[in-house]
Amino acid sequence: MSRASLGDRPVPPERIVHLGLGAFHRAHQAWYTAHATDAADWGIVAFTGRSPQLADRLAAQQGVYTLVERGTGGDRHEAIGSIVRAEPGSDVGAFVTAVAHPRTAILTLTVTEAAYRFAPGGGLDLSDPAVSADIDLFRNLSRVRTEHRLAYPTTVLGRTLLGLRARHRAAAPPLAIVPCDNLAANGDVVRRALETFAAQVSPALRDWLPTGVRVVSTSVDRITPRVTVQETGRVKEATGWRDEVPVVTEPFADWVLAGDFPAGRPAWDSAGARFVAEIGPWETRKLWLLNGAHSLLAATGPLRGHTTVAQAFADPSCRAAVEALWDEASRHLPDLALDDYRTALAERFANPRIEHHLAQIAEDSLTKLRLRIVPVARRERRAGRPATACAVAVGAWIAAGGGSLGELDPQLAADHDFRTAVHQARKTLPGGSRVDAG
Ligand SMILES: NC(=O)c1ccc[n+]([C@@H]2O[C@H](COP(=O)([O-])OP(=O)(O)OC[C@H]3O[C@@H](n4cnc5c(N)ncnc54)[C@H](O)[C@@H]3O)[C@@H](O)[C@H]2O)c1
Ligand SMILES: O=P(O)(O)OC[C@@H](O)[C@@H](O)[C@H](O)[C@H](O)CO
Repeated sequence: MSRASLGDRPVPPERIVHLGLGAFHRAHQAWYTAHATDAADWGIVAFTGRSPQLADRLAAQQGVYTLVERGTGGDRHEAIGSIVRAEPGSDVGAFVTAVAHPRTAILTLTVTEAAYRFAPGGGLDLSDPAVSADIDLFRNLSRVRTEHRLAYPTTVLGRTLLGLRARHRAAAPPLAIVPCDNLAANGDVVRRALETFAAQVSPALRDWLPTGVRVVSTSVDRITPRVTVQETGRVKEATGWRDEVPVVTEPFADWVLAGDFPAGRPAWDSAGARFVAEIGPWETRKLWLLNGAHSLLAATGPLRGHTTVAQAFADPSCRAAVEALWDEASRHLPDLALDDYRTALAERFANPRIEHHLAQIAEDSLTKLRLRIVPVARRERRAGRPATACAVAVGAWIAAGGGSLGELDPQLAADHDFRTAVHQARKTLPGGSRVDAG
C-alpha cells in the first residue's frame, strides 16, 4: 500500500519525532495524530529503537499502514497516514538531525520500560555498562569527531541527549518530550534521568535542559499485541490492500497527558485524549489494575497451560487471582470509577479475537513486576494485610523462572510474612512445589 490509499490528502510536515516505532506507537499516538482535527499540520518521523525491519517495510509503503480494530463482533480497517517518514534506529545521525530541527515540536517515545535503564530503586542506572559507555562517549565526543570516527550512543536516553545537545547548539525553540511507556510518573522519571545523564557529560547542557525541554507525563492505553504473519493475508482479503506491516488493536483507546507543549501540539483532545493537571491517579489506576493483572496472568497462565490473555482470563482460577489483585490494588487508589473500570477491563481481557500472548507480556518481567505489583504489595503490607494476591503473582513469576524475591524487591524479601505468603502461593501452583524457594 502507499499514500494513494489515503486519497488526495496532503503529506503533513514533520513536526513530531518518534523513537521506538513498533506496534503500539502505530495503534496509539500515530492514530490520535491522524484523528486530530489538525492532522494536516502534524507529520511524524518515526525511528525504530533497534531492528531496522519495520522501518524498511513501512518506508516501502511511504509510511502508510492499515490499523485493524478488532472488536468482539468484527474488524474495522483504516489506512493511517500520520507517519510521513520511517527510519531505522541505527541511523542515529538522522535521528539527531530530526530532533534538532527547529520545526520539530515533540519527541515521543515507546521503547519498552527496560530500555530506560533505571536502577531497581529508580533513577538512571549509572552502573549499567551501556549507560557508562554512552557517558564516556559523550565525554570524548569532540575527540571522536575530530578524528572522523563516527560513534553514537546506544541507549535511548543517550541518543535522546545527543539530539537535545544538537538542538541546544542550534538554538532551536523548546521541545516537549512525551514518554509513552508503562512507567509510573514517566515524565518526571525521564526528565530526572536526562538531567542525571547531562550532569555527567556537560554542565552547560544540564543547565539548558529546564528551559529547552519539557517532559510530559502520560498514561497510555490500548491493548496492541504483536502482529502475526497471517494478518497481511487477512487485510488483503478484507480491503484489497497489500500491507506488509498492518497493526491489530482493540477498539478501546485512552490517553491522559499532563504537562506543557512549548512549541504546540496536535489537537489530540479532538480525538479523545485528555489533558489533566495531575497524572498520578490515572496512571496508577491503569498500571496496577490493567498492567498488574496482565503480569499476574503472564505468570500464572502458562503454568496452567494458557498462551493468551483471553484464555487465561476465562480460567476461573486465574480470573479469581485477578479479581483478588484488583481488590488489593483498589484499596490504594483514588475513587476514579473503579468498579466501572474493572468491568470494562474484564470485557477487554475477555475479547477472544485479540490474541495477546502471555509470553510477550512476560518479557522484561522483573522490571514490570517492580512497577506493577511491588507498589501494591508494599502498601498492603504497610496496612498490615497479607498481600496474598500480590504474593500469588510473585510466586508464579518465581515458579516460572522469572527470578527471585530478593532480586525483585529487597524490602519485601526481608518481610518474613510476605516471603511465607509467596512460598505458600507457589505450593498451590502447578509445578510450584517442585521449585526451590526464591
Ligand atoms: N503494546 C501495547 O499494548 C502497549 C500499550 C501501552 C503501552 N505500551 C508501551 O509501548 C512499548 C512498546 O510496545 P510495542 O507493542 O510497540 O512493542 P514493539 O516490540 O512493537 O516495539 C518496541 C519498539 O521499542 C524498541 N526497543 C525495544 N527495546 C529497546 C531497547 N532496549 N532500546 C531501544 N529501543 C528498544 C524496538 O526496537 C521497537 O522500535 C511497551 O513496552 C510499553 O511500554 C505498549
Ligand atoms: O507493553 P508492555 O510490554 O509494557 O506490557 C504488556 C501489556 O501489559 C501492555 O502492553 C498492555 O497491553 C497495555 O499497557 C494496554 O494499554
